[in-house]
Amino acid sequence: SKARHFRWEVGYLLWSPDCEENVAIGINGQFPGPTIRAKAGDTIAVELKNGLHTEGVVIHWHGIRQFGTPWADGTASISQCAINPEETFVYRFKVDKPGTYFYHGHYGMQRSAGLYGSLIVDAADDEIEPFAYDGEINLLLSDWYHQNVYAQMTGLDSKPFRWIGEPQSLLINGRGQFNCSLAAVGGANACNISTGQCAPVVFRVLPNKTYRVRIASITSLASLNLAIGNHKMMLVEADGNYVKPFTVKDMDIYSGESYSVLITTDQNPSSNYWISVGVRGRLPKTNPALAILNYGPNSPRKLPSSAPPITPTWNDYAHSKNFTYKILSRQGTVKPPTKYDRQMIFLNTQNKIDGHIKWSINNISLVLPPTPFLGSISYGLKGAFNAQKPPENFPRFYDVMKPPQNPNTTQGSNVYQLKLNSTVDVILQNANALAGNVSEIHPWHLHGHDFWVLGYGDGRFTKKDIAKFNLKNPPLRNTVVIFPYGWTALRFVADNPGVWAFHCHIEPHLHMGMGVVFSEGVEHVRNIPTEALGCVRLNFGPDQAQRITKRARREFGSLSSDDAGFRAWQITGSGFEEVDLEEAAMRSEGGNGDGIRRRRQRRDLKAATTTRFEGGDGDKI
Ligand SMILES: O=C1O[C@H]([C@@H](O)CO)C(O)=C1O
Repeated sequence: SKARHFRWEVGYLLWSPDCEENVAIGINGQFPGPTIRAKAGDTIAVELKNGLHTEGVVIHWHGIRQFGTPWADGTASISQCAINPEETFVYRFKVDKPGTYFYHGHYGMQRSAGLYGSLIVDAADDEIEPFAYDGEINLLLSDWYHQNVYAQMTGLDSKPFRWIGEPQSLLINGRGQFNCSLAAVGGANACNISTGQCAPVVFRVLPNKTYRVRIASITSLASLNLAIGNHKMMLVEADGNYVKPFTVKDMDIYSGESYSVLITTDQNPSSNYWISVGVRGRLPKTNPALAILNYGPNSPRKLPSSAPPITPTWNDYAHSKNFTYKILSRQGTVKPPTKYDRQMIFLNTQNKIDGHIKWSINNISLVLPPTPFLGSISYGLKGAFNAQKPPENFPRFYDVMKPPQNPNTTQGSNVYQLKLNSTVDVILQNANALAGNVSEIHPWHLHGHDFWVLGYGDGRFTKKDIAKFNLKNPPLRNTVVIFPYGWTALRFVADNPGVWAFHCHIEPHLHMGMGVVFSEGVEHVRNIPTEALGCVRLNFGPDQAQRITKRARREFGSLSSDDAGFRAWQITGSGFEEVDLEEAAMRSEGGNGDGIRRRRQRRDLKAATTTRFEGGDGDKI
């Protein structure tokens, strides 16, 4: 295994993903960001510089479980503080499992602004994949809005609520064509490709070969369906786990999911073929995205002889369920424990706070605290988030088939604390939204784990459904969908010390509070890099610190040197978080004999006041 090192700078770009110029967030001047390709067992180190002028940034490595490195999960306010402009943070983590992954921003709605890219992990040299192929095609699917994400967030927060609406374009590998069709040649709806940034994507293949097509969806909102003209697809991988192979003509992909399919180029070799991606689950107002499967030696410009495949009707949920229910694990996949230690039922509702529209889980709409959970839980910092235990069920009288009788909800940053190594079942229960006869699709994504999908059902989940759980070959995934008015049951083992987000992967829904936070075994997390603990950055050396301490003594009188030191931080104007951390550490010292850990923490804190570090080099990992 290798260490793979990357130097990235995140920045704003003027870019034309769908032939219309807008501002996008890119990496090293590129949109989408560079593809990371590694082998299972490798260590990835991304030295990430924030080149956004006035806002923080983080990057989440979607599908990577971050065993032993929970601070590298890249979730603002959960695993770390957002990286300040001009600062650098090093994400160093191991990719332990081959599969199709991706990375994306996880702060505000930066993902929707274009901060994303592919992360592909090949099997290790001594690993054999359970299928063979001659070549690879990589499809990173996304949707694109012309309105910038600041306007989108403002609308979502406003009263009256302003919904972001449907995307203007769908993108394949960051390229689409707004309001036109590549398939319409010369006619009224033909595309006028103004820049290479929106040029059609062409995949060159040779006849009579097998290709692995990797497909990942990073959409802000859209649920997608993909089909390749004349070609059947054999599903072999989902979210970095092998599945029991089956063949389809078209497939759904929800935001946060990834798949691999095998195709054989056994069609008429004198033609090229369309790859078509359309919207499902919401009344589509967006043209399908098209790419060309170019059979060599045909010209890539030769238009396919048959029309692009047509996306199934948006609300044909029977078709979607038929596909989703077929996804089962491949033989040899690790099986779930047969019993759960704890079962939680999460009711998903759309509701209101003071007239603002929110999404809630058991009537709590998630708001993230300023101090990241990983640091505040690790240091026993009181008051950093809502300490109350969040609810694990919802009232019997709640009718999931109707709009909420009382739409008022509450806000919170409560944490579900899980016993380390316990088996946790979560039943995601969908319900009717605020408007009558509306229930929407929500793809839920779990950080830090894969989970087994034990079953799905329509209507309200009941105890009787437990008996029907699939314990034989449930698929292992990190993202799973709940269908309108339905429920989805999943099981995971809380075996990864850290603090992990679990949320709807629809970007505006997460912004509106649709998520929860799990913590497990945080007391076992060692060596959290200081810059991930609190939101303070020190960039002065020990002698400078001493000078400031002296000044503090003058101004605050006779303080102990410790106190003076911490007041000194206040003088520099950047120390408030750390003041709280230190106080919390002192308070928790108490007399209960559990002092060693706290002394270590205090030592770490002290080290942070005196040693020089500028935004952190991550070497402490
Ligand atoms: O969160 C959402 O808000 C709108 C609608 O429900 C209210 O305008 C919509 O379609 C969502 O998915």
